[in-house]
Amino acid sequence: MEENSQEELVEAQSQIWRWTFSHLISMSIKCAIHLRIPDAVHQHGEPAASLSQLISALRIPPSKTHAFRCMMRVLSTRSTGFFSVQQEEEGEELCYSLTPASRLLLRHAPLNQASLPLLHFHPAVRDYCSVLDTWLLEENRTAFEVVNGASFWDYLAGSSGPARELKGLFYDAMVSDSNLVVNALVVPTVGGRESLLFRGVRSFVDVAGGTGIVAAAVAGAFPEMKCVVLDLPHVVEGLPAAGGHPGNLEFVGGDMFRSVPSADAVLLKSILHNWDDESCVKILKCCKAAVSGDGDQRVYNMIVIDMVMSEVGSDDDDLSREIQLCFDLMMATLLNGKERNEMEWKGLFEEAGFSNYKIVGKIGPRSIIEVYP
Ligand SMILES: C[S@@+](CC[C@H](N)C(=O)[O-])C[C@H]1O[C@@H](n2cnc3c(N)ncnc32)[C@H](O)[C@@H]1O
Ligand SMILES: COc1cc(-c2oc3cc(O)cc(O)c3c(=O)c2O)cc(OC)c1OC
Repeated sequence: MEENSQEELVEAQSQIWRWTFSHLISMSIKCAIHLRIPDAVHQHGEPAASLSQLISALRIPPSKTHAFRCMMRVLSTRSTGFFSVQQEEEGEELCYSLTPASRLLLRHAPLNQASLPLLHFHPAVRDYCSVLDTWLLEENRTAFEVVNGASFWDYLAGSSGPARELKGLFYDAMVSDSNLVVNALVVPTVGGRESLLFRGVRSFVDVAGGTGIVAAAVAGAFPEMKCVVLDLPHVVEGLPAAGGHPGNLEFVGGDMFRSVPSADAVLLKSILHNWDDESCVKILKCCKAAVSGDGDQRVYNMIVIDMVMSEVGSDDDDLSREIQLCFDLMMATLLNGKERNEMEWKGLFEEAGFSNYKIVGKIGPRSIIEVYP
């Protein structure tokens, strides 16, 4: 066995500690969201909120002030980065201010991103992580099914209190993500909105488009375009009547494994990573039938927004790759889905009968892929 130096051994021990305690960091984020610590920092933080201001605003009892201070410190390191910490003079109180990450957790932030962490702290999602060892040794079921007795999608369709709560958090998380992505898809220009992806497109279907955030933005930007959101009946039920949607947007309840309404362009955003290869090919074949036109000379296409896994040693930074790997593990354990590298995407498109594809852009760790019938 290879002998390690004392220094290497100590470093290895620290590495084990770091990842053992990482759940305490996640749980501190949950606590910060629930207690609205970012809002308290925001309200008292001109330019920064002192620890005692926060303690009094949040009504932390005296017996917990040390623990609160520890938590604020953990959330303010260079690697967690939820708050930045300053000390005017030595011996003076520490003061905290918001960072871009905690600004996204402010209650009324237009692009609030609190719902994804809250979704993953919900017992039905949180608990599946603790059975990975037994789950890995058995066939077929997802870890989510082992703990909750139903697939993720069937569970979300349920009517129990926890299922309704999880459904709310899941679709809120999808809305918060879509609100961020919309800005990258439909670019504001002087006097209007524009998008190369939608140039010449007369009709558009967002396949499994959830509550319609992306389709509503596209419909609003292009009033002449007929836009449709296809999703499961229980998801789109009541949405058209909810109001506030552009008149050129329609919601259709259906099953993307059976058929997709015909259109010039269809979008699959954060869909294919939920499914195994066989299921993806079925969905893609329905999308191909939808964008195959009627033999005219128009340009039809499908847009896929999902991760293209970077290869080891690629230019992608470590954080991007780590996020991709975590999503891959999450998809494998929660849904039997996966993130894919470029060769895997190419294989799927070919098997579904598409003629070509092009990766046309990136949004954080995800890519925008145009796929041609
Ligand atoms: C990860 S979410 C993505 C939603 C949306 N595209 C977005 O990015 O916000 C996956 C979506 O697939 C929908 N879905 C699952 N099974 C479906 C099916 N058989 N037919 C249509 N939609 C389905 C879910 O209801 C959910 O809205
Ligand atoms: C909210 O921001 C993102 C969400 C997802 C995302 O998250 C999920 C969480 C689940 O518990 C189950 C799921 O099926 C999913 C998704 O399918 C899914 O796409 C993904 C994102 O980027 C890849 C998000 O943006 C950061």
